[in-house]
Amino acid sequence: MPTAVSAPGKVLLAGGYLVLDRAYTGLVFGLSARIHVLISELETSDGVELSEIVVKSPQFRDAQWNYGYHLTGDDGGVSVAQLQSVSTATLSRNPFIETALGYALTYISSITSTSIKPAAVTILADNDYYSQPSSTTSIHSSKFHFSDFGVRLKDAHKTGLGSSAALVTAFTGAILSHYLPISQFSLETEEGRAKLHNLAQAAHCAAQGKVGSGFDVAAAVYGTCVYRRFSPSILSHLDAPGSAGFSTRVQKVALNTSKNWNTEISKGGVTIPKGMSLVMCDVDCGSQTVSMVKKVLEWRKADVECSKALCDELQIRNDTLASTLSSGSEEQLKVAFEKIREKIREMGEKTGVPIEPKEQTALLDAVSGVEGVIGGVVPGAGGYDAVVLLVRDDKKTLGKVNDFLVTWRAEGKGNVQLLDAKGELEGARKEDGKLYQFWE
Ligand SMILES: Nc1ncnc2c1ncn2[C@@H]1O[C@H](COP(=O)(O)OP(=O)(O)O)[C@@H](O)[C@H]1O
Ligand SMILES: C[C@@](O)(CCOP(=O)(O)OP(=O)(O)O)CC(=O)O
Repeated sequence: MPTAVSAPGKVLLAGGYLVLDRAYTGLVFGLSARIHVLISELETSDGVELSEIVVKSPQFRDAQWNYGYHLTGDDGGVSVAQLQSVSTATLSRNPFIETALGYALTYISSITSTSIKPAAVTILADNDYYSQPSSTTSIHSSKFHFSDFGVRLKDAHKTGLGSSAALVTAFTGAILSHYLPISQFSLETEEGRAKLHNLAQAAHCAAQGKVGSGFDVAAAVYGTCVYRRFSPSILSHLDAPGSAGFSTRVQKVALNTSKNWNTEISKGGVTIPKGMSLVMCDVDCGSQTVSMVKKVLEWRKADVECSKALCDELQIRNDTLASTLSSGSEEQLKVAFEKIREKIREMGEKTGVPIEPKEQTALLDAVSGVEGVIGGVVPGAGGYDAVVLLVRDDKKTLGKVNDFLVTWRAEGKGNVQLLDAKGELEGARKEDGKLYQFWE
């Protein structure tokens, strides 16, 4: 049986931009849309053992990456190099996989002396991560239905659920679970989850080439939580795999002492109210998060006092939403969403960033009038990517939201689709390898 680990996608319901600053927090929800990573020992012929790890993502074309690995000198850890899989193919890199592999193997080699055996890794992503082409074939196992998207990964259209964070987290969790005995790594323990968080944050930041707030990796590891970010300086001296001392630095970064990490995760601080569900609508348009973040940060620097006052007030309103989700009425929730949206629009005006653009204001106002819809916001960085709604969790309400969106599209007001993904509390978890038998 393969070792299998899955990790959820995310939606930042409240705290976009604020969460970049440790003075504030983000209200992040894990989603039912997960990325699964399966690992089996790689069979080698005639007892020849090459140090090779083969990774494939069979829902996409040309999505196989073969890696050779070796322990470097000078405490440089395990260095990973991509191998040519087919001589005619051009080498397509996958920085998230390559980096996560290098970090995880380095960590493993830093705490055990057992040899790292060749392995085959399969990545399976919930269909909601990518817009569905009109005709997809589905590949089934006893439990899951994963679409075959029929295109290369770079041509797939992402829906913004945080695929790279879920991938790096599930991948790191699967590699650690596969190679380490339970006494050295377990997803079931607080210590194990913290290790996974630390390594996944480090690898995700390195692969992205920037240190964001990390709320997406936190959601992938811990699921729904109130998140206060780590100080970026924690990850600033890691350097590249293979560099002298990298192994010791990675081992230290994985350790969860208050000296190392100051991330704060509160699982008790937020929940999904009973009888309600958090649903995602994909807006087929898209925004550039990076340039939006840049502009908002410029405003924070240029207008320190006024921006602080606005952010402080928004944080208070976000906290009110969190506590109302735990113990409030529908009416109080409605008001809590409205109050947050008011401040978000104000931030949009002050910064010139379309955080809740007028098209999204129109959509949220109209859909909030549908019976059973309690409220909604433009999540994360805002813009044209998505809206998230809190609705009564019954078929009638979802049917009404769907009908509403059919009309919205027919009237040419925007290509908005309800996704299957829903808010879920649980984070990364070990899965039963038997459930993926079709794939093996
Ligand atoms: N199913 C998958 N299989 C392999 N790699 C994936 C998969 N999904 C995402 N990735 C990796 O993550 C990258 C997308 O990351 P990014 O652009 O940051 O998007 P997101 O906002 O969804 O995290 C892809 O280019 C690829 O490297
Ligand atoms: C602005 C932010 O605080 C939130 C962005 O949230 P999104 O969910 O919009 O993020 P992407 O998936 O990376 O586009 C930046 C951050 O926290 O890193």
